[in-house]
Amino acid sequence: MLTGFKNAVEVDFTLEENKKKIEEAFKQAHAEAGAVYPLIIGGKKVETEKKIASVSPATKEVLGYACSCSKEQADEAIKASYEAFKKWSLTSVEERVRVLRRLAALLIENRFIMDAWNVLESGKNWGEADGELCEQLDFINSYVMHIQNLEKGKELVPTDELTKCVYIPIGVGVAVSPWNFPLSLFGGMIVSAVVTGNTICCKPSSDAPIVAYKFVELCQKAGIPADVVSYIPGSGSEIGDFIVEHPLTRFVNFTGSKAVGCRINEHAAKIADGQRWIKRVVAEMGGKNAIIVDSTADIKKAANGVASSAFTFQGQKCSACSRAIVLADVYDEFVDEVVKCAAELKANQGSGESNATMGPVINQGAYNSITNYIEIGRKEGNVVFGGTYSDAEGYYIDPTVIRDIKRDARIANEEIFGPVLAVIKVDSFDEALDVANQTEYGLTGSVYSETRENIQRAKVEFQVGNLYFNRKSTAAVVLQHPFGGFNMSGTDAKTGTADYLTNFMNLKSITEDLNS
Ligand SMILES: NC(=O)c1ccc[n+]([C@@H]2O[C@H](COP(=O)([O-])OP(=O)(O)OC[C@H]3O[C@@H](n4cnc5c(N)ncnc54)[C@H](O)[C@@H]3O)[C@@H](O)[C@H]2O)c1
Ligand SMILES: N[C@@H](CCC=O)C(=O)O
Repeated sequence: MLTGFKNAVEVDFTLEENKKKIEEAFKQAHAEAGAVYPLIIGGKKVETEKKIASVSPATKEVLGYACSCSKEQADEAIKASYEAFKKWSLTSVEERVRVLRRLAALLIENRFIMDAWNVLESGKNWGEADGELCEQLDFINSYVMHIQNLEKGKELVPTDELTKCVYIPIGVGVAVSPWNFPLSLFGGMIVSAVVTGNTICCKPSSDAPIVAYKFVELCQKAGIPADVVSYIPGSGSEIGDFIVEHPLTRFVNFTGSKAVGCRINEHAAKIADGQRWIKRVVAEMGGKNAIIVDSTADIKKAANGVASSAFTFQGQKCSACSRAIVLADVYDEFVDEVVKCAAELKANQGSGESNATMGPVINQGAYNSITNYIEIGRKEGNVVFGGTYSDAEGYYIDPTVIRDIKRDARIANEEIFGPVLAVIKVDSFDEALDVANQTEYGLTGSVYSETRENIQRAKVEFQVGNLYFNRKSTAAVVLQHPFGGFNMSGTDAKTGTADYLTNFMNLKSITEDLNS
């Protein structure tokens, strides 16, 4: 039963008072520019010589410096979490719920400054940042609700023995998060661990360590004991394998690319000396998401949905559409419409801080990779919009539409993670489904159609974790559209659900013979 749960509501930034509040928050964040954010190891703040510069993708200015965790410090953090687990795992669900409710309240109190840091670090606009904050509130509130149900344990068949089957915490988790949802993906990993009675060492992405630090600070203020959540930013290549392979690590919660997710899965499977369990791995990875547009679709609506899915937040959502698969008889009309939508978005391009609809991509590496894909796409098809870019001030790439892409083209199969749309022509709905399912991924997908039969077929045959009809493929809402992918998109651990929490718990079956 989901009674008592309500999704959080986004701030209305058209209201002058809210606009003023976020502008004030930007001033506050800029006044902190250049600050150093220490590691937090077992509750202790630790400054390091080596630093990670958090750089604004919009302006290339340094926003601040996170300390960079070494292997020795990571070892200390995992050992401290192991000690903290002995106490936190015995804490009542009631107490865990109490501090997490307090955390939700603090997040609301600090919403504008958290939004501002998110905008500055990730390059998203105000609405996208506040939408993410709402998702984080929803994660907290949903996990709090689920744990109170899970606490009751499994319902069993009555016998003359005294029986129960209860969920118990499992140990120290390692959280490895990406930069694109630096609050809700990072924070969701923390909250799911804490609510289930586990402790967690979290390694945020080096591209957005400040939002993560601010969230850990709120966790402490809320009353989560300081040694329950350790904050250990660091380079994946330096400490990634180490924290995954550590014998005291009990589970790894990862979100990021396929390459890193697969590597983590492999390394977590090795049994280290002294390790006493099989590690659990939750890995949510990339996508090459498709939207099918059939001949009966409302083409204007489809073009709007595709453009929004492909270009908002610069195509840097794992759920973003990067393939439009369009039936031949509406292909030209669709391309014309999607180009109009792209032109409107381009006209409103600028920094996240200015609240432009489209902003910069995250860093030089992403810029180089995306623009390289644009050049590949130029050879594989015809660029009908965009294809232009500049990294003179920040990392700006125009929304790019490439038509006449064949199904085996590189840009039809590889994740680009940028504002580039490949438009593929097909002759039948059969072929559309076949092309949609041809990649190794299976995260999100959508179909625009007014034909019942096609909709019904796609419900069965389109193999993705999140399937939508006549709407965009992005913006899943907690407990309305449980989120997670199939195949190389991940382990399909649907965030926000009670099932998700059971990844981080054991079920203990306890039986007492009353006749002895
Ligand atoms: N499925 C989802 O829910 C979801 C959500 C958001 C992003 N993503 C995916 O994330 C990717 C973009 O994010 P990114 O660029 O931050 O991804 P990434 O895989 O490059 O990095 C993710 C995290 O892994 C760390 N890391 C790197 N090497 C490591 C190693 N050997 N061991 C342990 N950790 C290591 C990084 O430092 C970072 O914190 C895209 O592929 C996107 O589709 C997926
Ligand atoms: N859950 C988000 C995507 C998260 C990944 O980047 C969506 O549904 O758009």
